[in-house]
Amino acid sequence: MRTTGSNAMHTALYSRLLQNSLAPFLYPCLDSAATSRHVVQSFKPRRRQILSRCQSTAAVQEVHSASAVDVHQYDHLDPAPPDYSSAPFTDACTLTVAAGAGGHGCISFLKEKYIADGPPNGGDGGTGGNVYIQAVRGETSLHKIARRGTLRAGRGKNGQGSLRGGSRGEDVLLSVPVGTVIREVWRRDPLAEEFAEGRRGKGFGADIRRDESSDDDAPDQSRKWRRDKWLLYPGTLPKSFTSADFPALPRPRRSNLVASEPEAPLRLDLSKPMDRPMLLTAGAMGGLGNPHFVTKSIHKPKYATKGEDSTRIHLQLELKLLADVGLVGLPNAGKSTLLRALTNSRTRIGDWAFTTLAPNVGTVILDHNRGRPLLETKDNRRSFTIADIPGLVEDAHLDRGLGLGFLRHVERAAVLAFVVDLNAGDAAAAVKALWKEVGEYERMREEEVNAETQRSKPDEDGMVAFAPYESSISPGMEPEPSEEGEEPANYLLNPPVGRALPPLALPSISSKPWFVVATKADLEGTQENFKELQKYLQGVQDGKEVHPCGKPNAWRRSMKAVPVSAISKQGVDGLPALVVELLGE
Ligand SMILES: Nc1nc2c(ncn2[C@@H]2O[C@H](COP(=O)(O)OP(=O)(O)OP(=O)(O)O)[C@@H](O)[C@H]2O)c(=O)[nH]1
Ligand SMILES: [Mg+2]
Repeated sequence: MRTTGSNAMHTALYSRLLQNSLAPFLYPCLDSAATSRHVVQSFKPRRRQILSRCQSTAAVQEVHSASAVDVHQYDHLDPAPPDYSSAPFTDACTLTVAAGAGGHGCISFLKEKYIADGPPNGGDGGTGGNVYIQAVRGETSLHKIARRGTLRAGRGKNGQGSLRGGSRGEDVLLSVPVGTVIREVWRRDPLAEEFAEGRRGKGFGADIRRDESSDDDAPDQSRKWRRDKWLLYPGTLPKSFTSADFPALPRPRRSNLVASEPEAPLRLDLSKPMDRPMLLTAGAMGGLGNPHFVTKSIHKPKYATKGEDSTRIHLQLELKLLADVGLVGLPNAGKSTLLRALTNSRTRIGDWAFTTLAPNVGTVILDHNRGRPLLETKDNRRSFTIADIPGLVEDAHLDRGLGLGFLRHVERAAVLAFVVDLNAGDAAAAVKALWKEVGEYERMREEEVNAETQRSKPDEDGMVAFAPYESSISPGMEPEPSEEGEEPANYLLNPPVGRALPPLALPSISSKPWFVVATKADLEGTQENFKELQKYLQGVQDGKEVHPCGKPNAWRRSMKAVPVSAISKQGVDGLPALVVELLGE
């Protein structure tokens, strides 16, 4: 009798221990409830799994029945602080790209056994490296570029003796996220500047300014050659050169690749991933070695030319497309939890407003390249991105609660998902309030763009008329004319002042496809709220209700509301299919 009682007690203790420990997790066969769950999951046919993922929304009742799910089972959705990670995010920055300068030519003479004083054999300098650009999927922010300041390609190596040319400078590749718009602020092209100034001509002395040569009675020999262009044999004094043995400066040369450079001023809208890099600016040509200057009278020229200076372009980069889907919602609506439920993002979640202060972008993978893709898409898309945008508050369009900064990101998503909390009062009213802010912001932006367009005279491209040298400097900001003989302006310390670029014209927000994600559907008493929301959206679609943004031609083709319980990952499986459908609009 006693033994049976202690046995029963042991069994009860053991089962409690099992429940409280990790054992059922590690050994599902020990836990009857877990056993049935795991067995059902593992024997579910793959086709059914796929179907269930792609099914459209689960009904609210289904979500309710699932509210008994142990939310702590999904650690990813109820994370502890060590699980948080915040990726730095930048959506606009400036960058200077500099092609590689050319290497110098070489001054060298053949010297061998029995040939003590041979002919010139200096090689030419190598061409500088090129700067390429490529838009790639997988990058979501410009923060890495924003830190760089200047992106410089390698300089060509100098020429060497025995007619060995210098090797090419190293190319650099600028990888930007898909959806980046690149605009030129200013450009410094030393060769074009020289042509513009007419500094080079034919004949000796033409490589100094014409006005100087005309009124110079006793020309100083040392001023007739440009130090920045010529390289002299070591130990030779400029004085030892007479006008007779100094040739004209050769015409500046450009690399053949310049022909495939995009036209200046640069304006690139990289809205698609590029399968190969595109040339942004080509490296400068190297200098000429001394054999180039052999003439009938000068057999052993003791000079070579230096490499050309490279082009430098100051660019403004802006993300036109932040993500395919933007989660727009009031603070604490559950946007970050939804992002975690759909992706592997590790964004922070908290039961208070403004947990998220910068956009977090997550990626939903549709095709792991293992068998058939989960979803067939028109453009063979393998993934899409979702941006968790910080919460909007009332009067955000008046910049309340960091409003304008956050609304800026809404403008940069292709599809908008309005996230409303079913447990926080009227969901339809929440959608209207969110659209009011977004609509007001859109109106403000339109006015801003119109005002800018009226102020500046646009060219055919819709861009401000731009000439790289003179007009890139704002009126009244011209640098002081430099003293004669002074070194050219140091562009690193005193960069040219570019004209402020007009705001980027983005597609209107009200024309974007949108849908509503009703979260926290696991909580009691949210069913009625959801039904009201559905009724309201149906009214908007049928035209019985005014579009919440107030614009008559706003997008209202198919209004969908999806009830989800992000925290228990219920009802979210249908979202990728819906998003892919709207992205194809
Ligand atoms: N019951 C329930 N709670 C949820 C659900 N989704 C989110 N929550 C909780 O709601 C709170 C806020 O979630 P967040 O994801 O941080 O909300 P948010 O919209 O990102 O908030 P901000 O970043 O401040 O704008 C957290 O305590 C979540 O655990 C859900 O589906 N059901
Ligand atoms: Mg958040």
